[in-house]
Amino acid sequence: MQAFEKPGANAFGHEFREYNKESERSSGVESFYKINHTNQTYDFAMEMRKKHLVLDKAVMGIWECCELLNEYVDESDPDLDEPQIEHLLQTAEAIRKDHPNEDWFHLTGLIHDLGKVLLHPKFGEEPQWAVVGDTFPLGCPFSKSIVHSEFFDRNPDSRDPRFNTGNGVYELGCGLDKIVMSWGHDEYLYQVLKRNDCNLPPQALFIIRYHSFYALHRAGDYKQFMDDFDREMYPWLEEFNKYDLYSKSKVRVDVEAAKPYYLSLIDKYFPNKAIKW
Ligand SMILES: O[C@H]1[C@H](O)[C@@H](O)[C@H](O)[C@@H](O)[C@H]1O
Ligand SMILES: [Fe+2]
Ligand SMILES: [Fe+2]
Repeated sequence: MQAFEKPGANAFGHEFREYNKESERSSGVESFYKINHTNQTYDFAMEMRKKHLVLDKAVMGIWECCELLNEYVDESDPDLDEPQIEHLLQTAEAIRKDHPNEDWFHLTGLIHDLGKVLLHPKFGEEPQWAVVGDTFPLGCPFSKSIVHSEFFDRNPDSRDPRFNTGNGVYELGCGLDKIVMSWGHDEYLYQVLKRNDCNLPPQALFIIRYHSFYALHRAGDYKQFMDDFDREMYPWLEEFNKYDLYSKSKVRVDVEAAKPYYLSLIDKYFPNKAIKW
């Protein structure tokens, strides 16, 4: 297989992640972040943890869950309007080209966005603003590097003295694990994997948990909260982002052709097929 090549432009002929330029998707994406930034508060994220981490919504295998994502297009994404199963396979296949021997990394690509099943009626039918989009820490000041940070004026936490100065409710170097992130598909899937039998290495879980945290892995903000474990894991997050972002394309993956390989990885890393969601 040849190496993965980062395309010169996204599928719409624009730069990737151009949030402030007019395009066919920009107004939808902007409305998405307006409502996301207004409603993602510390208390909201705590409520959602309570609601979803009981894992009483379904018992289902990994591939079944990939197939459920066939129905959904991510409204927060300026670079892709294909069903999410395409994005999962595009990411996994891109990783496979550059890291042929790291099969855990291929599987991480395949599953990283499975938390988006929260959109499905069986999983609570959460609105897009509570499932997709970039994530950011709550309980401390919002960084300017978060996309569409102008909308945080509407978020009550930005006027809450517990949260809006210094390090908020956190200690320096406390570790990202202590940080309450905005609620969405990343934290949900991370917690699902932690609470079920799964043999994926710690770097896979770290990638899944923080892959939408662009203010960290793109802008370098919030690093003051990292601890030694986070620093050890961090290079994998940057490596992963290359494939997650730049594999987005209109070229469809042949799902049926790819399926047997990924089923074999699921078998290897998920000894127990009945996963609680
Ligand atoms: O719009 C996208 C999408 O929702 C991704 O799944 C998420 O990981 C990204 O951070 C976000 O920019
Ligand atoms: Fe994602
Ligand atoms: Fe993704």
